[in-house]
Amino acid sequence: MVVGAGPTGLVAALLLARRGVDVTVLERRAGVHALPRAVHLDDESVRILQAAGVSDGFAAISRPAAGLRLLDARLRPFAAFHRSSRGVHGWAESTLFDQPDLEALLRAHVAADPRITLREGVDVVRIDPPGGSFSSVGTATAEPDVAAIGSPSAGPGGGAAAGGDPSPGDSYRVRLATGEQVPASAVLGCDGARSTVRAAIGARLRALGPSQRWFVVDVRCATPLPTWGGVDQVCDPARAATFLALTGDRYRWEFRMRSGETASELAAQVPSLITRWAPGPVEMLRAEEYTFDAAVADRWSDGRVFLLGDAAHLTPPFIGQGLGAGLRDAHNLAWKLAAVLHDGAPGSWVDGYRSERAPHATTMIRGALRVGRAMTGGSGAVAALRRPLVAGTLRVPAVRRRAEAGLVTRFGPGTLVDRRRDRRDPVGTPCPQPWPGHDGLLGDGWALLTSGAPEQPGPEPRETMPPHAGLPDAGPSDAVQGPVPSELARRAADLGARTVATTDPVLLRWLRTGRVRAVLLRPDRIVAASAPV
Ligand SMILES: O=C(O)CCc1cccc(O)c1
Repeated sequence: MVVGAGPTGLVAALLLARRGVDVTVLERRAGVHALPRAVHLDDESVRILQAAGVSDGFAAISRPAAGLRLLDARLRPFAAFHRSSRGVHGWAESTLFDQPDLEALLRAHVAADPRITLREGVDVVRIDPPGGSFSSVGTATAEPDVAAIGSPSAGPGGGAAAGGDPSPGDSYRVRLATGEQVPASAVLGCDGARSTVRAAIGARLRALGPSQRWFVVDVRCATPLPTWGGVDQVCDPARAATFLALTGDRYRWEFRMRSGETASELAAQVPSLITRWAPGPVEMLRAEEYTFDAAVADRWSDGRVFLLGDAAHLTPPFIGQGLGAGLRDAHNLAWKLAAVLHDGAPGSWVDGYRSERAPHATTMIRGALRVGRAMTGGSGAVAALRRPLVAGTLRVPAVRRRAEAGLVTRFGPGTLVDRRRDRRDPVGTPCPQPWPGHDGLLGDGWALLTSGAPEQPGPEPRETMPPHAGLPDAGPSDAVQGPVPSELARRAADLGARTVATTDPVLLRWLRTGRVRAVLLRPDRIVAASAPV
């Protein structure tokens, strides 16, 4: 059972259904949500859309973006982070789109999937677990949970353990406002910032930074506006702003609201605020106040009830990672849950969901807060210093490479991650996807990837750098061929892994850099174990 039909809930439903699980999605509203929300995904997130079977459709409603620029108050760029058109996950490192288009696409795929039932206009009011109560009982209400931010609670590294360990046959009962009770073997709370499911399991959001009020303006403009193809952040403490061209003739601005300023005051100022970019006529699509929060839930699950997306974490938009975090949750959980519910895998497989996802989500939120502070913090004097300081720092090649590489997913040791101590070991990181669709060669399940060809060493273009970029290349003399150790081979066989001997130069180089001759890949393409050379 998925509660919430936003992109995270719909992608979770599609991923589960592809693994043979029947899913009901319950949604309070009817139809696609028209408010201004996510506009950006990175390459790892688009790879997840690929896993959900919607990447071709997504390509038709999105466009690759050039990157992120920082501008001063006079709109003069002083730093730029360029994004490649082919990242380590096989897709453009930065993609822009309009969320209602994405939701319409996902809904079309959901409607075509016989395993998924979408019920709209239904209100979940309560969840009864098989044992009678959750480990920390909460009341399911639609109160604005953000008000609870700042209350004392365990951090993302702490929190209560998942309560109980219901067997897959046990049933939760999801109670609707109508009195109807819907049985469910698991519940995925994808019901947003004011999550009813979060309240039901007694979890709370913990603030990582202050809320900020912004004013979001979406327009259509018949005359193309001049843009560099990426996102512009105006680092002006007096009126911080974001500007980007979405797709087609659609553009977005976000303006930070000053203390005491009202949405209607800002609405009246829109023409003068956007005239520096759009001097001619525009068609106004939306102009709304939006509060950005930075928070993470103290608990992410209880038994087989899980929190995903905004129900588990709220990310300020400054690095475009909010929706991607929700998709990562769905991808991390769906294959494990399907294995437990459908294929008889041990219940412990889902235990690592929070420990794998929470540190990553928290780091992203802190990164967004840092960029937000760079855009909006300080006085005029600080803003004047920011320009030479940031530009100078980014001239150091190692700093620039690090800033442009973004956050690399790297899970610690756990039930499904056999981390060794070698820093180069790719275990816990995603296997690169050399080109869109390559994951299909590995199948939907576990895979044992080995070297299938003599290596072709040589310089690689930037877009084929491995995800742990920055580590020195092991060099062409390090052989990655050889027999797969029997223990790894046995584990792979037990898991029904497909063996793939790759001849792809990107993957061969990645194996070589990690000093491994075989890797066991989880269905989400994270390296679970490796055989060192
Ligand atoms: O990091 C990038 O390349 C873009 C980040 C981004 C995307 C969308 C909105 C935003 O404020 C930042």
